Amino acid sequence: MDIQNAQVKVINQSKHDLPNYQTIHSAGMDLRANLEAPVTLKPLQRALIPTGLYIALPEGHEAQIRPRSGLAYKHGISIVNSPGTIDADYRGEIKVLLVNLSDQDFVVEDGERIAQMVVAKYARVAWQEAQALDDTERGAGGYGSTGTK
Ligand SMILES: O=c1ccn([C@H]2C[C@H](O)[C@@H](COP(=O)(O)OP(=O)(O)OP(=O)(O)O)O2)c(=O)[nH]1
Ligand SMILES: [Mg+2]
Repeated sequence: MDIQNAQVKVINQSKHDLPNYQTIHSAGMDLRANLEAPVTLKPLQRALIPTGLYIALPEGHEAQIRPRSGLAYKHGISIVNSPGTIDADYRGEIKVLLVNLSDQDFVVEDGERIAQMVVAKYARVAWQEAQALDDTERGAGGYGSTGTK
């Protein structure tokens, strides 16, 4: 299936190359920390890590800032507001709100790949207020209503 590349303007004020896709069908591009000095995250500490990147997404697109599973598995590093949302009209620096969920200090180094960015299309809603909603098989069932096996 054809995957179309969205053209995205970017200003790179970081010391590092632009993010890229690591494999041909990667959904996300890894973002690198752009730091003057390493940042130490103590257990349960969080920090807003700059990337030095500024983007202008096309209308109808958002960028999601998601954790990297390797950092999560090996070091308990996640993102507090995961997935972070970069709006199409945001012109500030992309930053990543890392949190250390392990019981050991973690040092974020300059240039380290700390998160991944997935660009996605989204829909916006125009409300149609109603008195009733159409019936479905699920109805109001949720929170495990279909069982576990
Ligand atoms: O991980 C993130 C999340 C957001 N942003 C930037 C881009 C986004 O467009 C803007 C606002 O984000 P959001 O709407 O999630 O934050 P808010 O707390 O609602 O702030 P605002 O009132 O500015 O919308 O902050 C980041 O750089 N990194
Ligand atoms: Mg907001």
